[in-house]
Amino acid sequence: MSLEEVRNKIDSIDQQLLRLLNERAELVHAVGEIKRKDDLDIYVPGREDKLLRKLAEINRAQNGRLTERAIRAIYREIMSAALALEDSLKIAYLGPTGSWTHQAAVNKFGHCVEYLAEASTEGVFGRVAAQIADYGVLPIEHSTEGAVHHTLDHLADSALQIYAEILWKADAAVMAQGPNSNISEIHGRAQMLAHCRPWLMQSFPGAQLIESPSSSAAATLAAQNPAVAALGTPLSAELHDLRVIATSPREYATQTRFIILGRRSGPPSGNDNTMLMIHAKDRVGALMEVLQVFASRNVNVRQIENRPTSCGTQARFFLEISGHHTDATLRQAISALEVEGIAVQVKVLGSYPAPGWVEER
Ligand SMILES: O=C(O)C(=O)C[C@]1(C(=O)O)C=C[C@@H](O)C=C1
Repeated sequence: MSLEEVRNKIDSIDQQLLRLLNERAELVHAVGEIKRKDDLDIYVPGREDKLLRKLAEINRAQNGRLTERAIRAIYREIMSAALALEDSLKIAYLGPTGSWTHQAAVNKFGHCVEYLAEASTEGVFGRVAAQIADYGVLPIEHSTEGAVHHTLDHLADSALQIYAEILWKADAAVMAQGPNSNISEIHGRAQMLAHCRPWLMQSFPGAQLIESPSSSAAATLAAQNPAVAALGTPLSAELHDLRVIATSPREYATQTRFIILGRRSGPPSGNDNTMLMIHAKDRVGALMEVLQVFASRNVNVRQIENRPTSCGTQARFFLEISGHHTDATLRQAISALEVEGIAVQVKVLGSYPAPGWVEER
C-alpha cells in the first residue's frame, strides 16, 4: 500500500471512531441524567477501573498492538470528556501548578475537567467542604517520606471522606533553561534530593544540591537563572518552559499515594479498601485487641499508622482494611470495637476501590 492509501484508510477509521465516540457521548449524557435524578456521584472510579481492566484484557486476547498504558491514556481522556459532559467537574489539588499532586490529578481525571490549585491542605479540604470543588486531591503517603500526617490529621477532624485513591510512580527529572554543562546548583524538595543524591552526584558532579520548599518553587528559580536546575516532575518543566535535561533511572522513581477527597465514600465496587480512625485507651495490648477483632473475622488489615492525640490517655490509630464499610463483616467488626469497649471512638474515613495498577510517568 502507498503512503496515501494508508492515510486514506486512517482517515476512514477516524471518521468511524468519531461517529462511535459521539454515540458513546449520547449514552453518557443519558447516564448523567439518571445520576442527577438519583443523586448519584458523577465520577465513579470503580466503574472506570473495571472498564479499563476489561479493555486491557480484550486487548491482550486480541494481541492488539497498543500497550495497556496507551489504552488507559486514550480512555482516560474519553472518560474525562464524559465527566465534562455529565457535569462541570471541579477538582481542587494541593498546588502550586505543576506539583506532583497536580500531575496525579490530571492523570486520574484527564484534561476536560477544571482544576483549582490550592496552597494548603486546609485549602483543599475547605474547597470540597464548601462545594466549590467536587473532589480534592492530596498526597497521603510517599515511598521516600512515609505517611503525610497533615492529610491524616485533617481527615480525622473532617466530615469529608476518601472517595478514591491514586498510586503514582514517576521518574525524577532535572530541568533547566539550557544544556546541563553550566549547571552549578540543583534545587529541589529535601526528601527528593536525598532520595536522588547518588544519581545527581554522578550526573552533575560539580553542582551543589540546595533544598527548596516545593518542586515548583525550584522550577521558578531555574526559569530565572540559567545556572540553576530544578529537580521535579516533567509536567513542572512543561509549565515553567524548562527543558528536561536528565531523567532518573527507574530505581530513583518515587511512588506516592494520593487520596481523592469527596463529600461521601465511594460506592462499593466489589474490590475496596476502607480507612478507619480508631481511638483506643493508651494501655498494654490495645492495638493487639483492635487487630484481633479484624483477624477473627478474616478481615485483612493492610496498613497501620499511629498519631498522637491531644488526650494523653488515648492512642489514635489509622487502619486501612480490606472491604467496603457497608459490607456486613466490616459493619460487625466496627460495631464490636465499640460495643466490646476496645475502642473509645471509631470513625470511617472512607471506602474506595483498591487501585488496580500504579500510574506511571
Ligand atoms: O458509567 C458511568 O457511570 C458513567 O458516567 C460513564 C463513564 C464512562 O465514560 O464510561 C464516565 C464517568 C464515570 O466516572 C464512569 C464511567
